[in-house]
Amino acid sequence: MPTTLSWVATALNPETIPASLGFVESFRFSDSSSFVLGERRQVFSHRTNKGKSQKLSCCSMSSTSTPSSLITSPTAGEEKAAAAVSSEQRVNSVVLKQAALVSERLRSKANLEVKPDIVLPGTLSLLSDAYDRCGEVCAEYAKTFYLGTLLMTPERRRAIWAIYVWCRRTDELVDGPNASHITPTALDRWGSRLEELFQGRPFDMFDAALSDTVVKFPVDIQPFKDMIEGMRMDLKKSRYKNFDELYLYCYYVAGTVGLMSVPVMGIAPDSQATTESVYNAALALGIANQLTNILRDVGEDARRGRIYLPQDELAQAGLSDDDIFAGKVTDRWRFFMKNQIRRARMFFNEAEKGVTELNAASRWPVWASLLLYRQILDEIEANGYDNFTRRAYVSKVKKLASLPIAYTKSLTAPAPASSPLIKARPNQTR
Ligand SMILES: CC(C)=CCC/C(C)=C/CC/C(C)=C/CC/C(C)=C/[C@@H]1[C@@H](COP(=O)(O)OP(=O)(O)O)[C@]1(C)CC/C=C(\C)CC/C=C(\C)CCC=C(C)C
Repeated sequence: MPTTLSWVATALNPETIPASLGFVESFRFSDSSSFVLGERRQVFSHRTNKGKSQKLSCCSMSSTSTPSSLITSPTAGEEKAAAAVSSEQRVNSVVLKQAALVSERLRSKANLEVKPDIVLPGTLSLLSDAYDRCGEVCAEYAKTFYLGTLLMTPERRRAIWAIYVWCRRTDELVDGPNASHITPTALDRWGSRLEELFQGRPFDMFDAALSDTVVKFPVDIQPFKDMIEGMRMDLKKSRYKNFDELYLYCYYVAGTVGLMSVPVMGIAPDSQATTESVYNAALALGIANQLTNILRDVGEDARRGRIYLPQDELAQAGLSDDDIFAGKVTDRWRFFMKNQIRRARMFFNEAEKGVTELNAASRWPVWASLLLYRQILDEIEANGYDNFTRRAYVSKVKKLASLPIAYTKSLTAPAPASSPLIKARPNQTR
């Protein structure tokens, strides 16, 4: 086990966790079957002729889906209230909160430039060591991404590393070597530890780096809490009734990453897009990545008894859990997969619109990650939709070939004022 990995594993040992879319375009697939994905809604906030912001959102949700409460042990009253709210509406409230936090910081400070380190004897070097360790973990687990971060300013790069490490550790709780020992109580402790670090009381050096990051950048705690909620969901749920449920799960475990990262990566000063629309694009990239992950890992997940596919859509395609466990590529499966891939691509397309609005130095790694991840969908197709026995992967050659393409795309500056992403206050400083 690599050094950093064992460090993370030790830190994650349960014993050591301290008392551990408004156009709505309804569409039906042209196929004769009644496979209906439902509404297509787009993420971006457009200004109408009257200059009023109109919310367009993007997530295909089954028209037959019944939003349900996925909150831990809800009371009957909470359950009733939650049932009236779709996953997308819930997630949108987090986006609005994060965008409001950025605006609030803008009002209280002239801009979002990085605050100086608090100079206490020994603190700077400890902090610097803590960030370096985060960089090492990042370099070890996500080499290409790590290289991309090297293009960012040192402050932003360090902060992204700190967020990466926290996300990785959180994911390891349910996916790592100690996963079988992880209980909801351990997740509660991880959550308390998160609250502590947001209040300036980190538990270890990785937490210290994140604690410093959240002081320096307008990062809200909610996406972090929500990621823990996603892990909690993973512990107790192995089926998703419909896309609404799956969307919430994808938000929890991956959309949150987008919301955590944008305050650090920053929005280009000359961007005309609304803060909210950029956050929605970030959210879309996280959802797209996770949907892709799910489609790639169908066989692997089934072998663990897990099916992260909308049950109602499977049924509409004439498929059952048994078909997934049997792992046979049939016409029904190919049909089902084509539509799932189409939806994932819609989220990638929505995400694309926001990448250009990011700070110049942050665009390259984001374009790279978008292009690389999206190619997994192409590989699933190239494998004849056999994601039961074959793991779609992007070859090194294709990965390398994507980097200059990502770089060229990253040179495109934010769209001028005529863009559909016009922001409410064009002179806003970021
Ligand atoms: C620049 C950039 C890409 C920044 C993100 C950095 C960051 C903090 C990454 C954390 C990733 C992480 C460890 C998440 C934990 C949960 C998890 C495992 C999610 C899955 C990722 C893939 O992980 P994994 O390494 O297991 O994959 P492989 O199996 O090895 O293929 C996810 C599928 C989701 C990751 C989600 C993102 C990277 C969100 C990306 C969105 C942005 C960076 C916002 C971009 C902004 C705009 C405006 C589009």
